[in-house]
Amino acid sequence: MRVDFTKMHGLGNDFVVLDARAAPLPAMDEATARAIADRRTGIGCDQLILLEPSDTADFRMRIFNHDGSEVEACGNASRAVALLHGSAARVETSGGVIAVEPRNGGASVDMGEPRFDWDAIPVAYAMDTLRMPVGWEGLEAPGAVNVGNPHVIFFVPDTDAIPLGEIGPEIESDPLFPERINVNIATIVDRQHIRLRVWERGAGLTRACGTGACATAVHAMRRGLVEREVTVTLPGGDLEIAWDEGNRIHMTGPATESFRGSFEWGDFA
Ligand SMILES: N[C@@H](CCC[C@H](N)C(=O)O)C(=O)O
Repeated sequence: MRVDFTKMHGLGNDFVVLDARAAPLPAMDEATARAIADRRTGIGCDQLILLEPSDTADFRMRIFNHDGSEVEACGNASRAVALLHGSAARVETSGGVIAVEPRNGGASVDMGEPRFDWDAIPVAYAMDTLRMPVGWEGLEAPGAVNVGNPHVIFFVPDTDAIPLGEIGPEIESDPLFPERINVNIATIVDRQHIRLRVWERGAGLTRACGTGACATAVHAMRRGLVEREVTVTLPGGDLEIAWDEGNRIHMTGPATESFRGSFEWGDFA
């Protein structure tokens, strides 16, 4: 079966988008997603995005990490999908329903409400997620936020000085995090500006992580370190994040279509 795809990215966090809204595709599984995402033998991407019909929203977005694991949320892909859809839409994800709206060549996304309870992150046992009594090789007292998917956040004086490629996989797979975790290393520049690098669960170092920017901004706001609207600078560029009085997180930033193509489904199965 010949299948069309769209290659897209948000600040260099790249996606293969398959659209099964009008006509169904063969069932997606972990091995097929991993094969499509492979950068040497597949098309190559950080996340595979599968659009399907939805009973509760305008359409459904399923998200598969580079390693094939299916996950709940992806901020940068939400903006890419808004661009592809071309108008405002409510999108069902397994992390909740989000609202997307194309804006200035990118999109604005209502990412929903953050969760802070230890069992909503989740972590393995009860603890305060604002200042967790844990540490890894000099990285101490992180916070944790679930913004549809799980994030742990460390504030450091210089995010570039942390060997995230080495410590990221160790923290991602620590037994403290039963569903693994996205690892955010952030520096507060001033009350309107955060610098951030992310080791993504199931994808490794990416140029940007939208949910990581949301989780880090909300955590910094909870700690009183920044205002309720901030710019988060990632290696791939800037995102604007706001946490409103109604407890909803808003993310605004660019999205880009790179190219379109097609492939034979069996080639990757
Ligand atoms: N790149 C994404 C996040 C993708 C999912 C994440 N790796 C997870 O496993 O939760 C973003 O822009 O948010």
